[in-house]
Amino acid sequence: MNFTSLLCASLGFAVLSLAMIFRYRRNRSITTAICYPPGPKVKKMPTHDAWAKYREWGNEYGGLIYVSSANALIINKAEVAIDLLEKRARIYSDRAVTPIMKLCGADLNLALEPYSDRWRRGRRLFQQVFRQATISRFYPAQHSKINEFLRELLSAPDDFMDHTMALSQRLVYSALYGLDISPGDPLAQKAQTAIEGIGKSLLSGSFPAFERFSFLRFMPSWFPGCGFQQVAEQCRKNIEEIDTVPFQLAVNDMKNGTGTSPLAELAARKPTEIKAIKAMGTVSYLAAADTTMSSISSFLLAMCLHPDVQNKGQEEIDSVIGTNRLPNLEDRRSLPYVEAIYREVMRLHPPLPLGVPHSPIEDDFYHGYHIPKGCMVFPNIWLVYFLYPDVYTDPEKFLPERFVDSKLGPFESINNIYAFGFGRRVCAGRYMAENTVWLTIASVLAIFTLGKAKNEQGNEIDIPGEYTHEFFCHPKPYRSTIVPRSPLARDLILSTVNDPQ
Ligand code: HEM
Repeated sequence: MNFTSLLCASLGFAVLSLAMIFRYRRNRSITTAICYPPGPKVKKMPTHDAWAKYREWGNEYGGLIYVSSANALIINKAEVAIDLLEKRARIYSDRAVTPIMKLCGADLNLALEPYSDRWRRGRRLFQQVFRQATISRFYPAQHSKINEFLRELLSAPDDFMDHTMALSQRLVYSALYGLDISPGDPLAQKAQTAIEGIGKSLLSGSFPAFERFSFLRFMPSWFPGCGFQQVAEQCRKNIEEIDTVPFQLAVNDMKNGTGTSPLAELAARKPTEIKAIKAMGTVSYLAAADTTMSSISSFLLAMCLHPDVQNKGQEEIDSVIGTNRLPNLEDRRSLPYVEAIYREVMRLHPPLPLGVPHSPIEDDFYHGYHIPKGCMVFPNIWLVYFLYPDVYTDPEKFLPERFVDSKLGPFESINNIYAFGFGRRVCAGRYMAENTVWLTIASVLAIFTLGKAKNEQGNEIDIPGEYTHEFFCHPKPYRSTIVPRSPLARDLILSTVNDPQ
């Protein structure tokens, strides 16, 4: 090798080495530049009042928190939720279905199904029944079941919590399947156990042993830490049963000419979609019963605690529609204060304070933070309103006036009700849900006065106003009085007994 070739080879080697060093450094700087949003180092995620704990974390770490041990991203700010879950919906519309959710049968459910063609087909089918333009079909069932609820409050006011649950359950069966199923029915009870199991499976930290060691599913259920297996098996069996039994009853009713219903009619029109139609009925029940019950219960509690709000709502109803008839859904736009009460209930007491977790289908970057593909994204729905001090002064107080006085007024878009979630996975039954909750609020205000119960000495018994702490959140039992506002109000509700459905 002559001198020139040696020089060229040395130069070539030097350039190559420099290029490799440069590349290595660049890669290293990219790797070190990847940083996750800040967050606490915890072994187990909180399962009780998790949203309040996330608020504490928020004080330390801000609006976006990442908990690496649980691969969980917590969103504490509405604008971040909108940026990620709505503006980047293409990425953030998946669900992270965990092994425990699968064991519980939650993956059979549209609400938890991965973002896929199957989900799109299911959601389209859902829209056919639940979109805004078609939900007037549910009005008769809503009026009838809410009137039944009012009659029950009249005859057994102390059992108001049972009546509230019964209303939410009966309404789904009646509106979708045309069936009259009471909460005592084994079917309703199975559905309830399924809801509880799914709720647990969704809350990170409910089954800590299994969440860390998924091989435990191969161990017998008596093995320490394996109690989840029985819960999961029962849950799955119940889901399979509630999928089939009411659907078959509805189809038989239609065949025999004894009744008709949206699901039976859809099944007759789309015989190839029977599986998806059955699943739609099941998910409607699972998604509607506890959430609707929770919102109505929060309203009842708020009226006991805030008699001034109750008076104002009643005065508005009396002056706008009088005392000779019950409110109906066409009255909604003429009752702004009642609307504001509804909005305040949904703001302060979202039934699912952490929504249903979304999940990104790919790695993403937000304000310089790396968000890993597949993590669980929890929008802290309960907290997001608290961080707008200009719009929501005294956010922890129940103040419907905030909506009456706000720039947009009480009838602002349903999209601003974050209790229904975000983006492409936003609640698919929200138009029906809000009609039910609104009409119940207006009807109760028209007929009853709610207040604190009294003890033997005639003193008011305090209501602590406590809520349950899990995935579904609703008021804990308390004592109250519920009395008709006048003999006329009483007659009005009794006169509904023979109303056609
Ligand atoms: C007050 C009552 C209700 C509340 C507060 C509520 C709230 C929610 C929330 C927070 C989600 C998750 C949204 C997200 O992932 O961002 C959801 C999903 C869903 N809800 Fe509701 N819901 C209510 C009533 C209903 C009713 C009555 C139905 C049907 C009859 C229903 C059907 C669904 C379905 C199917 C989904 C899953 C959507 C999807 O993943 O594509 N919900 N709901």
